[in-house]
Amino acid sequence: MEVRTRAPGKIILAGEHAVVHGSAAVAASIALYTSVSLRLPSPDDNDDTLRLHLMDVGLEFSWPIGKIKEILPDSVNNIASSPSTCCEETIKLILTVLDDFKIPEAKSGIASGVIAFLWLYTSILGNKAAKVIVSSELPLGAGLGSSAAFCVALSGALLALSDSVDVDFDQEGWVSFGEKEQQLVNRWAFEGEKIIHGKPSGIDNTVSTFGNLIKFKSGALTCIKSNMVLKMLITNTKVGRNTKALVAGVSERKKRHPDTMTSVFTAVDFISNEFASIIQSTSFSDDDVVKKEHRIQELMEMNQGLLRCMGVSHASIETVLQTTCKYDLTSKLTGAGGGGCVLTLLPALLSATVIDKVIKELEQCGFQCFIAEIGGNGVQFRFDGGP
Ligand SMILES: Nc1ncnc2c1ncn2[C@@H]1O[C@H](COP(=O)(O)OP(=O)(O)OP(=O)(O)O)[C@@H](O)[C@H]1O
Ligand SMILES: C[C@@](O)(CCO)CC(=O)[O-]
Ligand SMILES: [Mg+2]
Repeated sequence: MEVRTRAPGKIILAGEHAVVHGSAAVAASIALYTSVSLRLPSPDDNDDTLRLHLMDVGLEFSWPIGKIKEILPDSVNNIASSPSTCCEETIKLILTVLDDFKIPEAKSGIASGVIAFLWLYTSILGNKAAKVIVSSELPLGAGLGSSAAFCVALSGALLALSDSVDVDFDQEGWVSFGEKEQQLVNRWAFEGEKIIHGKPSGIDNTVSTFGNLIKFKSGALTCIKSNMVLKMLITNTKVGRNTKALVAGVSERKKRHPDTMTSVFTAVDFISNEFASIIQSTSFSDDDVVKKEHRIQELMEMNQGLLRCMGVSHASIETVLQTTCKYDLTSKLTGAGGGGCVLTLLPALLSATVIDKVIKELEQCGFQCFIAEIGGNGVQFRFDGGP
């Protein structure tokens, strides 16, 4: 039996980091996916090995299922319909089965993803042999939600083969889960994100699960429908960074400057709410659209300034800002910052010639640019073995 799933990456339009501290944030899925193939051997395969192939980083792992059972026994407490958190002691235990693989230092961040995989796998499906292949269109560690898409696609595949969700094995093509199943996928993915992010807000896995555009605040999701075209240039500075460390750094700064940082988070909350309100409002003329774009640009500029106050900008991000500013365009970092990706709003009336010039100048800085469609589907599955 084999199931395939795919889950989208995301951009955060407003509110990253502040959302961890209770402010609202606005995020959209993007049409770049992480895909998982999960195949359970048939009884006559006589296979007792769990295999994980991470194609994007060129790493393969395999464990005799008995070895996994020793550290993660089939506990009656871990049932697929009740997501549970992997505690620090269990993480240390799981690390012992990673030691044999000597993950290269340059890829050490992958360990948290493998720990998340083993936790989700054994908690949802128990100790069964299987072959799991993960591949992604998303740059890892770049602020586009690769960890969330990884956790959502994994949780979706595992639940699709578990007894906890009803799925139609005969449907052709990519199929979305029902809402109840989406909720369960999202809750398990959040448990995976906790292992990778440390103290995630849940916005990344939520927008990857449900897709489209969402406003998110303190765990509460509001699906929003944009009434304006939001065309964003995404610039990857290619400066690697670690979301867990950046999120922890903002929390440390809040401990040192509690009142100031609280006011920063409150300002971001207002920005996110106004951003959501503007994109949902109706436009009656081109002039209306231009005015809304100007207000969105001002909100992006203010949000970027507040992200600097949180200490998560970076020289490479500032270079993107200065470059796009020369063309009267507004940019802000997206995701955890510290490098990674930057969004630039491309106004509806902006000429293709100017867009080409901006991209050329950014690529001359060594950055990678792309324009991704925003607001697509959330996690989907298929059993038909199609492309
Ligand atoms: N395709 C993948 N294969 C294996 N591990 C992955 C994959 N995608 C993400 N990961 C895991 O997620 C980690 C990157 O997550 P991180 O949160 O630091 O960056 P991000 O999710 O891309 O950015 P942001 O959280 O700011 O949106 C990787 O180090 C790895 O552990
Ligand atoms: C930086 C952050 O706000 C978004 C990361 O994409 C962290 C989180 O919300 O989990
Ligand atoms: Mg992440």
